[in-house]
Amino acid sequence: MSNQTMETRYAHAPSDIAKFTTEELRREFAVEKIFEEGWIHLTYTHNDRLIFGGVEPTEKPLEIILDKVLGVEYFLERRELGFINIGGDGSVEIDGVEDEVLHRDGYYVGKETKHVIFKSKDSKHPAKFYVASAPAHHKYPNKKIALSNINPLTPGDDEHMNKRKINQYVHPNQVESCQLQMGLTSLASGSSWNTMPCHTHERRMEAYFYFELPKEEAIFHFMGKPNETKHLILHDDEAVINPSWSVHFGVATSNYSFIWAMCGENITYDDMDIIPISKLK
Ligand SMILES: O=C(O)C(=O)C[C@H](O)C(=O)CO
Ligand SMILES: [Zn+2]
Repeated sequence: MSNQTMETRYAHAPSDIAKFTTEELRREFAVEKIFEEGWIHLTYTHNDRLIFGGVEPTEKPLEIILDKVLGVEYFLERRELGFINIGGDGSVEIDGVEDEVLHRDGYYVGKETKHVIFKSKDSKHPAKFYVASAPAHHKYPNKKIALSNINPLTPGDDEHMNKRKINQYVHPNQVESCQLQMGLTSLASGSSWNTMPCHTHERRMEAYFYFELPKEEAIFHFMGKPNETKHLILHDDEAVINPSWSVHFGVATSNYSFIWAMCGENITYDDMDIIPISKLK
């Protein structure tokens, strides 16, 4: 059995969070523990049943074991999985077939895959696999997604401090998936606003995982209905759950990167309701 934890987070209505204290808001939406050497840390949100977290193998390979808790025989019996390696070079063994997963490589693993075993090449500089899994009803082929094959979106500019590259990994440009979408956005030096102008997408929930933020810096992540926003202060290697009705955007005291993963009704990345900045409260 792997060293593995999984925490459950339940779903909320906008009115539920109106009077939440900072502590209550963090308990429900912030996820502080993602990566730890030799461990798998997962969060199961009841928002569209996304499971996300970090897998950081050192000497011993790690495999996500989830069966009874999902009411199935094995983790991907009725699910699909995406992951991106943000650590040292590693590899993955998928039903007995091994493939290199270098720094910044991503992967899509389809439904009905029985074993996905994560490995690091150098235990002193472990691979860090950020994983996201959504319920799936069709088996699509497994595929490695190299960063070099992605043509990033490049929104924003220096004047608005929101210049960034959006790399779409699990996206119809790269792979077929049932409902999972996943990508990695990096802010340019001197830029710190992500996802601005911001949006909601009532059709999909989304989790953000912030990383490559210097340890002493902080990110101010905003959530809530556009006219009733609240913020959570996050640090490097921390994540946040954004319900479908919630905006999700942030600004930090430095530039940084984040991985977004979403699932719901469709796999149309652009299906967003953009909120004019003047309407935010
Ligand atoms: O910086 C951005 O803009 C993003 O990366 C936005 C996310 O991809 C997103 O929220 C997609 O719905
Ligand atoms: Zn979004």
